[in-house]
Amino acid sequence: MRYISTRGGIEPLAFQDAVMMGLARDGGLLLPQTLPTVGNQVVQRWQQLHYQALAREVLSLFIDDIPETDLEDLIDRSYASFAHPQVTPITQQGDLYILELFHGPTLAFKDVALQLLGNLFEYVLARRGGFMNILGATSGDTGSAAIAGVRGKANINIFILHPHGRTSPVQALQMTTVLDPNVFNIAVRGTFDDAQGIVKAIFNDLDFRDQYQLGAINSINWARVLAQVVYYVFAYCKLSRLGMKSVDFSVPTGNFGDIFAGYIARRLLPPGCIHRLILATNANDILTRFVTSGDYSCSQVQATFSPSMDIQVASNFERYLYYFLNEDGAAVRRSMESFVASGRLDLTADRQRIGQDFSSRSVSEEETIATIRDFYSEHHYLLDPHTAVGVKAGLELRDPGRPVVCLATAHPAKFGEAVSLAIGNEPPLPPALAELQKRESRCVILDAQQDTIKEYVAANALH
Ligand SMILES: N[C@@H](CCOP(=O)(O)O)C(=O)O
Repeated sequence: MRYISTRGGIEPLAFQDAVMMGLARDGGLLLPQTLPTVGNQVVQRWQQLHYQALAREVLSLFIDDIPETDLEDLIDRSYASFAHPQVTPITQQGDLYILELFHGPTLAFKDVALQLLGNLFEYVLARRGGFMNILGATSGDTGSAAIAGVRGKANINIFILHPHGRTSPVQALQMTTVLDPNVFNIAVRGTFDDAQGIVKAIFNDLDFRDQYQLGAINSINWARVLAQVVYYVFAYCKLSRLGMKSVDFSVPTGNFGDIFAGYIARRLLPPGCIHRLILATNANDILTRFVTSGDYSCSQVQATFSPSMDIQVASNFERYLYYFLNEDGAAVRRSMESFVASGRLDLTADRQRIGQDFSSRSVSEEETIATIRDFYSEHHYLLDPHTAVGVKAGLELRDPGRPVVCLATAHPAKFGEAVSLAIGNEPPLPPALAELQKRESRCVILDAQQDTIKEYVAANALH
């Protein structure tokens, strides 16, 4: 399997090179040269597998430069830190299925991919030698999961930018209380979009990138998306084993990485297994406007109860656009350049095609809080605000008779304020979070300026 860029400007790469490259050197995103597919017999076999065994099968379809036993070891070590034996268990609440993705060390779905990515970086560096300085941006959950994946690892430093004061207090503490000498937290005076824009601009300075051997932990890194494909397949296999042959998934969406993993899973499985992906947004509804009208136009980032989704410019949208534009790298490049120049892409003429892959709804702040409250009183099951956005959209957009799996992307205790507004008290803190307030924390606050961030990275980087 070789990897190519959405913008068509690089020679095909092996998987390990793709992981180390992160963002393609032509400014695009990496994708497999061809997408594998499986038939019903394979699905029947997969129905019998536990999570790690299924991960081995799915990942092997996309990775051919890591020996089988090494891959098995990487997977087993990555999921040993999860608190649930099934890694991503699925529960039924009323007539909805909830795919719990928050049993990893930082209690969000990001752990599923970032535990594996941290181990992959270590694996490749151990064989090739050298060092890596990771540079990433977070609106809340990616940061702590990435830090948990590489803290204390040899030959790796990690620099994480988060928008100052715009994550939940628990999310900020999960990052800033990690005091390992290889961890650097930077709160930028700006939004997540500012932080992500700076990270991408720095990656596109190829001299700086090469000098400091920059590595990417955001979902611009293909390995992030790939690891997340597994839980869609896992959930589908579990439900199809119970006789449900066609399901929808409802996905709280910000940077488009998680739902894009669902899109890859949908193309991997036989047609119809994943019927449709329900793309759920908060008030930052650029992606909902794209799905419902073909209008992909940027507006101001709004702060909401679901801060991890407070994003306008969604990184992985470009990967979908690549398939949407019939795998034409030059057309993707033109479209992305035009988007950067004007803040808008007009795909209104193609609305119906988009609707074959996705349906979408934007969920207001009031609806988010009401959904947490109603779900709790009906099922005694507590949703975090991001999951509530997905549940609300799932309930509104589902087809009669077709099961909907809602992705539970984070533990409610990470978002005490929203939960307390909904049910009158904050959820009990799991042990991993209970001690955070008392710990020492470390973070610098910097302006959202590319040069300022570069100076800070250069001063603290491995070289
Ligand atoms: N929602 C994310 C934003 C970064 O997205 P990623 O999937 O590209 O890492 C977060 O919680 O940080």
